[in-house]
Amino acid sequence: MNVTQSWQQFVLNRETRVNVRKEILDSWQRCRQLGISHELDQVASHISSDEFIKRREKNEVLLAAAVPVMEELYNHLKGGGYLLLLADADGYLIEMMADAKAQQICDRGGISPGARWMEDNVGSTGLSIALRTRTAMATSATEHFCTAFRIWDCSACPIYVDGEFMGVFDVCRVGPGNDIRELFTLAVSGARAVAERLRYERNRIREEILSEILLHSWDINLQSTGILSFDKWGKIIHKNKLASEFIHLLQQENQRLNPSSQTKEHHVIYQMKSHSEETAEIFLQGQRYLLESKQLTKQDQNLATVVLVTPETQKKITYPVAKPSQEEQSEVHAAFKTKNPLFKKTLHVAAKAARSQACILIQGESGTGKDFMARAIHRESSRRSKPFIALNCASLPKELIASELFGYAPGAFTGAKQQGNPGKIEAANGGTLFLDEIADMPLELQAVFLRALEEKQITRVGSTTPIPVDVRFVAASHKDLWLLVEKGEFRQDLFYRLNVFTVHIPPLRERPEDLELLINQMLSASCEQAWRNIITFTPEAMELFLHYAWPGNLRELRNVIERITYLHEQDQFDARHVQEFLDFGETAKIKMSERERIELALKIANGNRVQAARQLNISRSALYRKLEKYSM
Ligand SMILES: Nc1ncnc2c1ncn2[C@@H]1O[C@H](COP(=O)(O)OP(=O)(O)OP(=O)(O)O)[C@@H](O)[C@H]1O
Repeated sequence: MNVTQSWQQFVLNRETRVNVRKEILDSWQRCRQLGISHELDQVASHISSDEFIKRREKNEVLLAAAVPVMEELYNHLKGGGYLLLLADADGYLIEMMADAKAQQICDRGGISPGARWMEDNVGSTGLSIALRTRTAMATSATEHFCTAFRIWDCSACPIYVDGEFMGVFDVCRVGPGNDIRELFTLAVSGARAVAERLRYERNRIREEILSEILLHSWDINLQSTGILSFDKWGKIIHKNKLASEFIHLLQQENQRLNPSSQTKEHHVIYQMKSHSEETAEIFLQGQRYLLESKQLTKQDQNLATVVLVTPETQKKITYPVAKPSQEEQSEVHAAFKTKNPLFKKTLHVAAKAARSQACILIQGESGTGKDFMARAIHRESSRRSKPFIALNCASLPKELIASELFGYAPGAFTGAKQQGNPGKIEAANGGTLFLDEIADMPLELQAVFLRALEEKQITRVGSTTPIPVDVRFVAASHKDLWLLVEKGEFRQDLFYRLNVFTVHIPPLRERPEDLELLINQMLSASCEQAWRNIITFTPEAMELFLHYAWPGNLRELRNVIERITYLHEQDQFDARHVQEFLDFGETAKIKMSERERIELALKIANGNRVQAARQLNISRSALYRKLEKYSM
């Protein structure tokens, strides 16, 4: 007896024991108990458009993850009579894609977004069974209970993220004659891709919240405060260990007070997450806890409601945020002295970020001090006593980066050491790995590196044994990574992962107020090292240095100062000496008007117009004309 005959016996003759697989028979029996008519030829359970909009808003993260996956699949399949469906965790269709052929049939059967797709609305289908049993389910058209769906073969797979059921991804095709295994593979791989994207997004949001918490001037001690974050729908998006312990205590309390209650959430949590800027106290197992809820916003967008939980005794310990001494003690502030307000802010973020465990991306032109900053960040972090390892991705042939980074197993390739070799990540264990010129990491390797970042483990080249690692990554690039992402030359997911904090170091020309101090500091350090009297600049010489554009940034400044230290014999350095060390040719034009360049040339030539004209590469008469023009 085939499935169609079994179905006829079941629905027409009302037999109970028919020859179909157990999952289908169970579902048919539930349909019978629910009084579903097998003659149903139209889906009749749509929510209103207002409700539909609300439901999509509620599932915006799921949709953002699923729609690109559906679109990609749809582009591959269109024209073949395929229908792709996405149901949320409550069984409502929140997205659907169908080609013209499939759409016609959908229209006849009332299959459209907003339909509720549970067994009590649509009978047995792959999707409704998957929604009920929360396992993947493939069904052929003849296994479907209601007439409306007995044309579709259907395959559905639940989407789970960290154990949480998010919805179901479904692939259908007009039957008969489909290869059900193919539909099944499509549904499972689609659901997996959506889950992967959701997991990634969740981690990103989690890290964003953490970094925002760090940046907000909240008076909290991260070590002893429970932190619970909720999205705008009241769903927990992040909790630290202390918060998990606190919730567990609350659940125990709930059970004790009201053993028959099904509600797991304690009313105090409900109250805190629903109202920002609220405070509460609760006494649990001999300890009083103070709760505060805060609204976390970023660029005027609500990011999360954060509930801070502090055991009372610890609340008394306060940590003033902007302790002046903290700045003085900060390695980052000590390494980069600045009067530039914007750069000051950057340093403040860098110092705070340094004390977190998050990845940091340092951006800045060549020679601005990215390596210097990475080292300061390491010294500022709790990892300061552990190794700081640097790897410059641009300095290695592309084929070698993987083995440098991950190490290799014995005999992994010709020329490999017999006993294998640990890579830089392993060498940095417990400490910091600085990846300079990250933009030069080959695309294929970026995916492997991202996985290592997420899973906190690496596998040496040529080995299959994963090795757990605990490393803080700081990456740097002089290229605009976002531009590379847009051009498809750098992975977007890796960019987001590295970019939890971005520290942008401005070029010297954008922080002119710092130049004098830097010059004096470098001069005295360099002279001290060379065992000579400290050289002093005359105001004119200093002015010329301040006018220079410094295209090579701090590196160039350091080199010039060192050359002066070793080559300039007098203790005073005046304007006449400047031209020996600085090239005011092309580079200086960036910063100077014509008048300023003439002034400069005259200063360098100590007022000698013939020399000044030579310096400017113009004739003497041309110089005279210009002097007249500028009334000089
Ligand atoms: N804050 C600073 N104070 C003094 N010297 C500095 C500072 N930052 C960097 N330098 C000096 O400037 C030079 C260049 O610094 P660094 O190598 O960190 O720059 P970078 O941005 O990493 O350069 P690249 O992009 O070329 O790798 C080094 O000699 C360093 O000692």
